[in-house]
Amino acid sequence: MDVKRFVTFEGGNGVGKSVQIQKLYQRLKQEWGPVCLTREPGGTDFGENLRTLLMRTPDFSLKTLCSLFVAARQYHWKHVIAPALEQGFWVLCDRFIHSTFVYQGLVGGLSYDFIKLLHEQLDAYVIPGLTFVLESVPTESYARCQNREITKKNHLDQHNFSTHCSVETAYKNFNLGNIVRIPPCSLKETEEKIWKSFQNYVLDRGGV
Ligand SMILES: Nc1ncnc2c1ncn2[C@@H]1O[C@H](COP(=O)(O)OP(=O)(O)OP(=O)(O)O)[C@@H](O)[C@H]1O
Ligand SMILES: Cc1cn([C@H]2C[C@H](O)[C@@H](COP(=O)(O)O)O2)c(=O)[nH]c1=O
Repeated sequence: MDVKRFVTFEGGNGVGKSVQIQKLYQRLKQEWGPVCLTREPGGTDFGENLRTLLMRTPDFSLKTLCSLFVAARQYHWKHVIAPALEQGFWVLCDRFIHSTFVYQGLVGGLSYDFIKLLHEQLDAYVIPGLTFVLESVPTESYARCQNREITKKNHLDQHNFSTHCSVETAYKNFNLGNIVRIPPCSLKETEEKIWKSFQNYVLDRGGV
């Protein structure tokens, strides 16, 4: 499967992924044709139900949690992402495989090999064509998470500041696939940097 049109957004909590993926979605739709916007956990009934479940159930073991994310990813890939790519859509996904390596791996403590093997065994080892990693000033992104409406908070997002910083550091150090790192800046500057990098990516690949 050709993953050149598969683009993911990654980064810690409150760094601006959801805002920026929407911006790219709008521009892409206008200038580059059909786009599918999706997210993890989510993107399918299974994934959205998993998100709801995770909001309520804090006591899964780390390996169970990891397995749930990977199982939902396989389903998401098979039923949403791969079919969309086959039909020539661009697919923009808010979080994907990097999130598992960072949250359950580098921060949670599961090994790289365990997570990779689990993905391989469940037919979910897919590396996107392009991954934007949004970086942040941790005090600022943490404050944004704290200020969120309670209804938008989930159990997984209830990190203390130290864990929030560990996620940020893990994203800085983790390399997998074709990553473009976006340093902390204003919402508008971030949007422009992403758009420029995206256009370069397309040009470098002959229009994709
Ligand atoms: N660079 C920025 N400067 C100022 N405000 C920002 C910036 N990035 C994001 N925000 C604001 O922070 C809030 C959180 O952004 P957003 O929901 O996009 O983050 P996220 O990375 O998707 O978070 P999460 O992964 O926790 O859902 C939004 O209100 C957004 O407008
Ligand atoms: C896919 C995935 C997600 N997570 C965590 C990361 C976040 O804390 C939540 C998702 O919330 P968001 O508001 O959509 O950012 O889930 C994870 O730990 N592992 C994963 O694979």
